[in-house]
Amino acid sequence: MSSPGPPLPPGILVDEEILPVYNSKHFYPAKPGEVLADRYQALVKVGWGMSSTVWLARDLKGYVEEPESVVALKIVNNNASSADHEREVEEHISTADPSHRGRSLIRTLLDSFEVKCPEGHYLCLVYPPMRESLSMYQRRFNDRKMPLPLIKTYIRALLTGLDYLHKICRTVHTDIKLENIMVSFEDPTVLADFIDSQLAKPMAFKIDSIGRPVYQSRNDFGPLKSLRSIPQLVDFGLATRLEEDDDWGVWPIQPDHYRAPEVILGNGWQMPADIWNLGVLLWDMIEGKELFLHIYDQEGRYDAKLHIAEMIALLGPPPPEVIQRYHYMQEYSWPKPVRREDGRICETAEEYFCGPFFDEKGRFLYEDLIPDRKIRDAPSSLGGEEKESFLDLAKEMLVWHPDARKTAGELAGHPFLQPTQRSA
Ligand SMILES: Nc1ncnc2c1ncn2[C@@H]1O[C@H](COP(=O)(O)OP(=O)(O)OP(=O)(O)O)[C@@H](O)[C@H]1O
Repeated sequence: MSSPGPPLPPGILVDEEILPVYNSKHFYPAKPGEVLADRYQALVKVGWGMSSTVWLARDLKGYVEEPESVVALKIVNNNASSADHEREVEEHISTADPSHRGRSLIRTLLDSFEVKCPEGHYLCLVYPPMRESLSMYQRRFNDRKMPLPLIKTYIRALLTGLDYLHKICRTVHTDIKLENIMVSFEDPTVLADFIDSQLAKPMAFKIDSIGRPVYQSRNDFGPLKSLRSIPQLVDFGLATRLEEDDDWGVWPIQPDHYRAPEVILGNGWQMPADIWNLGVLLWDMIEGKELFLHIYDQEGRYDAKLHIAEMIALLGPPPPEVIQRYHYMQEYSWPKPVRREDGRICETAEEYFCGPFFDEKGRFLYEDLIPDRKIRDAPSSLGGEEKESFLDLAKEMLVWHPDARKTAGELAGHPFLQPTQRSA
């Protein structure tokens, strides 16, 4: 390994140090050059999250006979409770039916092991290295707009992956967002060149107040050489397995913006919640902006009644069966209470999302909050037949009643997503 990079002044916050709740001891103090599990040599830190740092590492096994192989190591914090769950779900996904077309569109682990240091045990999840998240990838295009044929290919791929996840693995992702879709390297030279350049110019780092080194991550793999990257759905830390048809999730899931109505109303959710989620994400992918515009109050807090009001504006009111189920479930208490971000402990969806939302006659209680918006006006970058076909797809995903949403497998065959035939 080359010599260490420039030390940073202790006063500067580096990467994970900016987290609102941060404890240095929870993060493993990895260093470039260090060999973990007698097999993986850490090279460059490429990312960090609430509960991990991610490093590119050289896989030393078979190094002598085979070309160099590089992996991504997610070194999970010693206090992260979801890591074992993430590993279990991903092991299930890897093995459920490896011959299914959708299997390769879901990123799962290659290996896992534990490292120890005086502060505790840290689980390491080993993955194939990926170029970047879809949110970073989009920024490589003007106005964050990827070419439409490419977006269609990506949506079709994600639906094929979801078809596998839902039908074969009986698993709901529950957290589909641009950051949880990663794209592969379009060409192996991109990764090889990156590693060479990083080794020539080592990462800056600091030693924090407890003596732990904190390295500054680098994850810009440079301009695209081609559009041959493939998307994969990642991060199964919050995924839920629902083995039987009558297994339901009841607790709050999904990022605010992508939350399905049955989650807010406490009606119980299954795989169709992911379909709603992806339906909302179509706007981020095609328009480069979000579908729902008015879901936060003046203090910037998520407000579920504003969210439902906007759903009503875009889709019309919910059908009677959805409201009946809402009334039926209104008093249902969760098996375990759930803590909201503001610290309040809640026992029902109604408490968590600050209902009620509908009266006994099924009327929405906040009609004055319904904005003047229609779904037809929302996709501003498409016109003519393309727009009609897109809206037709979106309307098969953004449906109030989860049972009336099409499945991922059905949606993958939608005409909007098919490659356009060029006449000879
Ligand atoms: N396989 C990979 N190849 C390259 N980079 C990766 C890979 N996996 C993750 N990363 C990078 O590391 C970052 C953190 O990873 P990840 O989101 O899995 O961590 P996390 O601790 O679960 O984050 P959070 O809990 O905040 O969502 C990602 O944003 C990405 O930039």
